[in-house]
Amino acid sequence: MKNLLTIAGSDSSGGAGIQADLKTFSAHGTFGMSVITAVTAQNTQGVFAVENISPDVVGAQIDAIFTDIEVDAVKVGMVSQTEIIKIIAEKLKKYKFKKVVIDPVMISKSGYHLLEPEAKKALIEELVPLAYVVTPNIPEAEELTGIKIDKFDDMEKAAISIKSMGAQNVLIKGGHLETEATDILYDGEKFHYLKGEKIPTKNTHGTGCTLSSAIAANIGRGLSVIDAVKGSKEYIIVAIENALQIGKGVGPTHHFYNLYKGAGMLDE
Ligand SMILES: Nc1ncnc2c1ncn2[C@@H]1O[C@H](COP(=O)(O)OP(=O)(O)O)[C@@H](O)[C@H]1O
Ligand SMILES: Cc1ncc(COP(=O)(O)O)c(N)n1
Repeated sequence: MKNLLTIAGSDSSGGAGIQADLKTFSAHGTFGMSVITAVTAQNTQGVFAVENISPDVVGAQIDAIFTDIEVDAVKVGMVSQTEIIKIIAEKLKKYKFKKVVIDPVMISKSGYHLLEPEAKKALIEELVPLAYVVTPNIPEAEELTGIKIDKFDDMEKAAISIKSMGAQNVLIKGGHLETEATDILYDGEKFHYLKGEKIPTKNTHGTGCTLSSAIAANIGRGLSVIDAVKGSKEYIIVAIENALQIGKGVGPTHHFYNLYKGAGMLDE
């Protein structure tokens, strides 16, 4: 059994954040653990309140896990504040942990600032350099780099810029493109295009969380970055195709163990 850790915010509606991550870990046949950075009051229509967990308690949760249990990969999601970012970076360095997937969550699909604007600097300086893989969507890549993204060429430029911040691999997600959902992985040498058709649905709550957790699970299971990302792309397509029409707004991705045939998981 591989042990996966998510460091992220709780989404009361279960579609994104910690809840999406744990479901994804289970669907990949791994054991999921969580360090909660914030509790959000959220549903398919919006985010209504956020209570950040104190940096001390975030740090204590990380210590509780790393002093007791072997961790195979970590995913970091919503981290609102500079002090929370700093303690996470400090602990990952303390435990010399390298297999870290960072999803630089900034603004929810409903428009709420999950990352406080003044914490962007800490995200760039403290967390991005620790990323084995960093997974910005297009607005996040624009925010991180200052590059306006209209076409693949711009996604490539942003990937180079984010790589220069210290991340080892950069995946720019194309879910916000108009006509297709093609993601680009940059490993410092090559651009790998992960082509995807745009599934006609409004129910995409939690897609980014799901994808980054799937990548972490696959890396924890020992896959190379490119195989981890390819398997996760297959997973997210199935999760979006089966997204649930629950609530009055943007419904969540759905997680199926038995539908997922990516990356040889079911052969084990
Ligand atoms: N409508 C869609 N059809 C197919 N794939 C999608 C769709 N929306 C998002 N994706 C995919 O879901 C993953 C998450 O991307 P994205 O939605 O851009 O992230 P975020 O949730 O961080 O905004 C990417 O692999 C992206 O290509
Ligand atoms: C607690 C939490 N974390 C992350 C997201 C981003 O969600 P998405 O994956 O849809 O961009 C969210 N809405 N809530």
